[in-house]
Amino acid sequence: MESSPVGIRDVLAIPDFRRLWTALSLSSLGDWLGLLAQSSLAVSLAGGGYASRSYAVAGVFVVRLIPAVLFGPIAGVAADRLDRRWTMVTGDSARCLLFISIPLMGTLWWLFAATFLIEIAAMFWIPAKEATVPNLVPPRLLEPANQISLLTAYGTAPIAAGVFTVLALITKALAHQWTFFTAQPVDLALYFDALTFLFSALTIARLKSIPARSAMERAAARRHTEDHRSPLRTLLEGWRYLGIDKRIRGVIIGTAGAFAAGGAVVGLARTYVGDLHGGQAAYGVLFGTVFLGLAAGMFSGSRMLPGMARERLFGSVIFAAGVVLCLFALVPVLLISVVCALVIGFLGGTAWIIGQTMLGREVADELRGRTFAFVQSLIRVILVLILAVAPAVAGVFGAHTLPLPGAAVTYGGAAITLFGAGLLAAGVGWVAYRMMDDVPGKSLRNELKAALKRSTAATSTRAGGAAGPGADPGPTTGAAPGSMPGAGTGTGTQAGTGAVTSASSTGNVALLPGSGAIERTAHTYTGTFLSFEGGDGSGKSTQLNLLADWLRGRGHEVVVTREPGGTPLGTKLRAIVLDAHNADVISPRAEALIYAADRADHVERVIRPALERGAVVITDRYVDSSLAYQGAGRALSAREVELLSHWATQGLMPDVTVLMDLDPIEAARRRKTPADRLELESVEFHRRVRNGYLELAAAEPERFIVIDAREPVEQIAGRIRARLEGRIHLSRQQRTEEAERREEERRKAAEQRAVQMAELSDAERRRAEAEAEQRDQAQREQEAREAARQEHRRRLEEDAARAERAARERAQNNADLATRLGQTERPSITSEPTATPPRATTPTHTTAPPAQPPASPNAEDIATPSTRGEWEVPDYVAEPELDEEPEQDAMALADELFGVRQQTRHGGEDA
Ligand SMILES: Nc1ncnc2c1ncn2[C@@H]1O[C@H](COP(=O)(O)OP(=O)(O)OP(=O)(O)O)[C@@H](O)[C@H]1O
Ligand SMILES: Cc1cn([C@H]2C[C@H](O)[C@@H](COP(=O)(O)O)O2)c(=O)[nH]c1=O
Repeated sequence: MESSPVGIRDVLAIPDFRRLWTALSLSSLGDWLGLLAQSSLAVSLAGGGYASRSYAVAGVFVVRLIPAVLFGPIAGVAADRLDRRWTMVTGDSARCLLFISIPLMGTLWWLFAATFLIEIAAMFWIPAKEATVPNLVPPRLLEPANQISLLTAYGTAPIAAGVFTVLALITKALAHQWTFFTAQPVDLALYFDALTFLFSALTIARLKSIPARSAMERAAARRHTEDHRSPLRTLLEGWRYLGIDKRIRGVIIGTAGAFAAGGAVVGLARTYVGDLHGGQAAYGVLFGTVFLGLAAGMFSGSRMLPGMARERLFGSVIFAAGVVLCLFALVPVLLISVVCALVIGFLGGTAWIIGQTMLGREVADELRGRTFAFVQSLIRVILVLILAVAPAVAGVFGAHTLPLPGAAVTYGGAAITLFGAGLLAAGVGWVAYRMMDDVPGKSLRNELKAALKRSTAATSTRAGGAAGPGADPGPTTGAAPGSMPGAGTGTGTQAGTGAVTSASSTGNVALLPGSGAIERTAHTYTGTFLSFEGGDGSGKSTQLNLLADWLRGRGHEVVVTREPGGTPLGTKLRAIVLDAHNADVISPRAEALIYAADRADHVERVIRPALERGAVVITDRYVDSSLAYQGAGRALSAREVELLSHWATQGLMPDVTVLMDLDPIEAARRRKTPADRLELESVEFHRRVRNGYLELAAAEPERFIVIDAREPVEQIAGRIRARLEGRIHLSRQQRTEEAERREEERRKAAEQRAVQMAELSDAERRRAEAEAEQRDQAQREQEAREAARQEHRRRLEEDAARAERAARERAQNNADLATRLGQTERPSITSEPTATPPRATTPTHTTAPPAQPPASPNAEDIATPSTRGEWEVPDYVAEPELDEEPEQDAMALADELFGVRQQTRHGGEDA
């Protein structure tokens, strides 16, 4: 699929699509303009008191929504069986005539009746348009075609608001000359609206390439539309799926609340503007501003505060929108209302995108469609209810005057109801926040501060360009005990840092407190690396095994392993380190080294080979255990612990880490075996460990999936599966099965077609055969392209993995050779552990600068952080030489080492 700007340009280059798009733009513009004009006219026609005006506006909205709720499926069925071009032309023509009729009739009841009929016409028009797009564009351009359609459908709202405002101003100017315009303030807008539909109808009428529907298509459409359910039924069925997951409930409740508040704003905005003595133009501006904010929120809101957990951001954003809505209602100044409307729109758009993304990401494939359908139905029903109720509430409240010191402020019923809607949104935001809070132990304020700090730092890093010497974070004050690397919170662990960021799932660099970059190796393997983390007894092994079974069932080679104890050496080390009799025998630093030794062996013998084979490796504990237990628990320097692990693993980090979060007391209750040396530690120790984990997770939300481990086993398993969707590479077997499945589907479709063909006339059959052949051909081409892309990617990954293996061997040879040559120069083992390691020149490699020759690669040296950059990630990663044998380099290497010795001598540090 091409969804880039290039894709959009390509799709607009298709003349027929361009025409359809023009028609869509005009129709959408007419739709939005109609909404504004109808609601404004309702106020003028209602006359009378406050309540009747409010009701008139709400009536317009309810009448607009009712056709979709009641007759959606019927219209869908009918639209599917009719000729699409003429359906659209008729729909647009009908809307044109109906809009003209509204000012001509000039009564409220006809306004409602016409609005109702206009909506019914729209319900025929929309499915016909959607079904037409694939007839006009090739499959590869369908996605950009849909994108641009969506953009047009919503993007015309602010334009409509602008047009409405201009027309209102023109009407006002003309009213000085002609009394007609004084009496009919929105007639101009309604006539203009009618024109947009007329032009749309004429454009579509000329679109001869929209095919008339074949008998077979009509039969297929009949079958398809028989499956349609009414929104009400979908809504009732949806309740069953709500039990799935607390966080999904959080998203749905948040969305419902946000729409309820939004519905109140839409339903009362016209009355509210009137209360503030604003006219049509002010209403247009307010309406357009909300949509501008909405579009901005949808576009860029989700990129706000990148380090903050989306689950927390969702509820917080709705809460904030509620607070701003209260402000909107409380300050009766139009200018402030417009600013508030912009902010509310922005926050609403942000919440909408986060919620939709979470539903897409978290709900398992088999439930996703129903969940989305449920949300859509829920939104419609809520909007109808709120639009019906809000004006009544406003009417009941009526206007009240608040005696404030200095001046009395009068609030209309609309303002009071909007204030209530703000409170509702804030309350719902709070509930959603609580339901979705993955990291309950961590304060929101700290997370917000850290996220703000991170995004500011990221901005300043971007502004400063590539990190040069000037951008170096500078000397560190040292990490506070227990503070997590990169977590960015706590007691000033980042003092002096200018660029603190967390590693992203694709990025390879994690910046540590007050340090330079710790390099992570590039993904040079084809497998997927997952780790499970959490306190003792939090349910890691249970979940890890369930996940492994599920992945195996999907054709993956899965390697389940653990730390400590994933290798023969590890088993021995595990026995020592966990032996309860050794309680006072092992000092914290020795403990850290034992775990690091176990990890080095584990990575070398088990994890890397499996990843290079393409397996999914799931390890029960990894580096984060050391950071949480030895770093936060034992209060060793988090940075030193990370460097140690980094050295042991050569920077290999998991693609995804599942953190099972559970209160240590609850975890201890679950224990069925005698406590080991670590489990015997105090509750305070285990609390520090838990907080340490949560800090790590907050610092790297892309890598971590935090799970509330209090929930039932099966529920957790489902959630983990849903959240891992799309993050595990396809196995070779899966690729083959996928191809076989597609072939089988094609075969079945061909059989089905043959049966249907037998029922058709000769001419219809020929046409249907030609259409089917075209479709098959397009699909085959698409699949072949996709397969070629995947194969290409796989080869690249395999090449890179091979290059890394060869280079590692070469590095080993370097080390052996250096030892044989008697190179004895060593850096001091006691070098400052928090000194800034060399900064990576690219995320994937570190090249030793000539001015800093490699020190002797002796085991003890390598343990020294300051030499890490020179020896640990050799220059092979920079320029992989795929087929070169390590032996071929021996002579060159000897020269190089000799050269190195020369340089060292010149540097005055001869051995
Ligand atoms: N969601 C759950 N609800 C209740 N009990 C659970 C749940 N998950 C696991 N358990 C039980 O809790 C105990 C510990 O589970 P498990 O061994 O999976 O945890 P663990 O994190 O791997 O422990 P350890 O760190 O000690 O290896 C087991 O008895 C298991 O049956
Ligand atoms: C890898 C690792 C582990 N630990 C601790 C954490 C646990 O208390 C035990 C391992 O026991 P489990 O039953 O396998 O969970 O070791 C640690 O302190 N540091 C580490 O790096």
